[in-house]
Amino acid sequence: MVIHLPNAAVLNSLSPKTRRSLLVAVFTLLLLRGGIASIPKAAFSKLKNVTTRREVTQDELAQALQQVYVDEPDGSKTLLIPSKGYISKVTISPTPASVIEENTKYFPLVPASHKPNLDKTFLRQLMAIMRIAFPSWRSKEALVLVMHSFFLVLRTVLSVGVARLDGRIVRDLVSADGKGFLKGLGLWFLLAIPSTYTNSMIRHLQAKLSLRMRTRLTRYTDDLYLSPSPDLRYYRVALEGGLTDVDQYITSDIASFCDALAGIYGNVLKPSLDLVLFTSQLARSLGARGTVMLFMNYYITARILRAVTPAFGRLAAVEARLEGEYRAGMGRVGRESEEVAFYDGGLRERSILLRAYMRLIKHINSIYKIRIAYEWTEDFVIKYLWSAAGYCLISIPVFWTRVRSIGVQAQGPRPHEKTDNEVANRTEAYISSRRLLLSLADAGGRLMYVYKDLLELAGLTTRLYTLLSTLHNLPHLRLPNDADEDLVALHNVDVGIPTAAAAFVAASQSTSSEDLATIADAEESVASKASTVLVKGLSFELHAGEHLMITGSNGVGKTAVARVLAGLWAAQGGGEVSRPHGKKGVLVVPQRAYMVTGSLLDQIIYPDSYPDFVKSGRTLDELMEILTAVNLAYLPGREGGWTTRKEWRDVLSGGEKQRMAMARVFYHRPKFAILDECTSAVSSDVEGRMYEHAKSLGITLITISLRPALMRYHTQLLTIAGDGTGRWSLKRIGTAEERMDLDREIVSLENRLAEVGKWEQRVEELERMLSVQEI
Ligand SMILES: Nc1ncnc2c1ncn2[C@@H]1O[C@H](COP(=O)(O)OP(=O)(O)OP(=O)(O)O)[C@@H](O)[C@H]1O
Repeated sequence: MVIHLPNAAVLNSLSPKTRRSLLVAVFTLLLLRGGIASIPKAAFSKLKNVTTRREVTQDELAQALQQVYVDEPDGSKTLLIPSKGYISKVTISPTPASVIEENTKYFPLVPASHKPNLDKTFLRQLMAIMRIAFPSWRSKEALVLVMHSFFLVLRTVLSVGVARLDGRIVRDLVSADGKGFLKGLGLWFLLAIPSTYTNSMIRHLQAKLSLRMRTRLTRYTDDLYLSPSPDLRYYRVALEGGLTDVDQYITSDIASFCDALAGIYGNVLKPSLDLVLFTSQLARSLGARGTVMLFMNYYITARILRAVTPAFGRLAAVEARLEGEYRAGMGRVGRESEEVAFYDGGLRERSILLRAYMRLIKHINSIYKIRIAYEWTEDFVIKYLWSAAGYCLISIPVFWTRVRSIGVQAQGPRPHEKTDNEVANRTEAYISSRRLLLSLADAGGRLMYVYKDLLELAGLTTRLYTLLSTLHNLPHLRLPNDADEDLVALHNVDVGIPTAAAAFVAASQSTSSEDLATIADAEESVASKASTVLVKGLSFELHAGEHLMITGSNGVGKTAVARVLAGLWAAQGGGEVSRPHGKKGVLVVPQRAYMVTGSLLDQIIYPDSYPDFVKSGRTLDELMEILTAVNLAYLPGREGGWTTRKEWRDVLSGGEKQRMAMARVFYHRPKFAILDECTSAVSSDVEGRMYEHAKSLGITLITISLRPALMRYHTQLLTIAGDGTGRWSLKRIGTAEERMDLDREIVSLENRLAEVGKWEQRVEELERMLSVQEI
């Protein structure tokens, strides 16, 4: 593209102001052409942390899918993200625990009764969230913000230039100055290029800013939410923090918050700049009287609109909550579709979901209705009242004062223009002022909208703050004592269902932020309220090589004992729990088999990842041996290899999933394995072989089961009474010899039972023979 600049003579004939506008336009155009405009692009490719972008082969893609990430020596991880034939590498460093600890003081709990509004609490909450979303002025977000601000200022400057040029073109038209008119038109096109580019850059940078803040907040929230033992916030947030539908908060509310915040910045800065600049420009032509009237106009408008603005913040928060409930309902049906289908419960589920949807829609509809009145008032005030006021203001210099000079001025009246000069100047003043006033009305309108946007932002801020403050304030769980690696012991432990932490009870009871000093009272009330104790004063010591079976009727607290042993529930009653730590210490296999997203290989090594598997030096042959031990050796062949990725939850049968869970135990080989009814769907011969195999690997078993047939694999029996008293008893299941005798008796009984079919067949034959004789 070739840019023809006006020659020096033409430039000299222009007023200094026109020359300045022209210079801005030309400079911006040069930026566009000269590569400085490519700064954003260069900066963003850096922001993406993309270190490798070359086309890769199918094998490499499959490898990246399997590998997921690479561990870096400094503790960070480089994620491998395959997309459109490329692999992007994104380095992520986990948020250090000290930073989370440090941030806790910025996230005190808010009372449950708090209603979002534009007040001190909103500012405090926003500042706390901004510490995470926008950590410092040296961050990459700051660079995006600076560029965004630059383009916002540039757009305002260009708007003033456009208004003046508009006036000048009409002046030249009225005074029939053809040469001036053509020159004006040329400048008009020149200004159009940076103006339009500026607009698209503003939109682009706003979206970018929102995305960057979203990434920061999502990463931080994920680190906080998916915290490893002993915090386990993802597990405890509902029961102890009272917060449900966390997925809605993390996936949707964070995005809405960032969009709203990035939008507000542009919506506040641009109209505020416009307002200041346009007002100062207009004040020059309106004089003192006009300027005072202009400010009175602003004041009255703000008062009217404030009076008619509904509580948009609270409405937005309720909308997000209802969205979350509806989404959770949908997710539940998707997750449990088979169970629903067996009961043919589609209609019932539909009515439940429809109810949730109708509640949401009713709420959104009511917001729309409220908005009609608000937007009607706003439009009336901003468009019509302001325009009428504008006409009156413009008339001031025309009717009552001498003609003032605004807009693009020529050096002086030219001889042939003398007669038309006054009319032309007045037209120019009118057109420039009118355009400025229209822009002013637009800026004012946007600022008024900002009030509504701010209220909505307050609602979203409260939602996000509630999530972050709940996660930050979950009290630390006390880890069980790290015992000698061959011992699991409980000393005088009460096993009870956890209750909400004292801080949350205080927040739910108090009515204002200051009132939160009642935490001490809440602690007392929590302590005085007897929590449901399922098992009282439980004590036992289990050394490696002994095997414990826990039994008792349904709901007595057998799994609860496993939760305490695993560190999911705190030991109550001042008792002590000791156990070896880590996956190699105690591994729990829960009642419902869990299948992770990923390949067949990932199912066996869970919770380890593929890089952990590679690092451990274990081989696929070993995995095959493990699958053989659980009678699943056919799986890699049937499913198309180790790297096949499927929805394993649906693909594997109930029994196969339970056997896969046992394969995990054999892979990790912990010192102790707690098996919570995890072989209930496995045939008894395979179950027996799996138990024997576990023992041969040196794994000590703690089995929770109601089936006496499993007793033969254990040396101790813990029975929970289940009469509401929390009583329990611990017995030895005979000596090794006694157990051998029992085993032998069981085997002989089973053999005899196996012959029952044959005997029944013989009875049938005999009966048939008898009936033949009767005829
Ligand atoms: N998150 C929870 N919130 C409230 N109550 C709970 C929670 N988890 C368990 N309980 C209650 O604790 C009691 C013991 O539960 P647990 O799962 O330990 O029973 P169980 O003995 O393992 O039963 P089953 O043999 O049926 O598996 C039950 O009455 C259950 O309702």
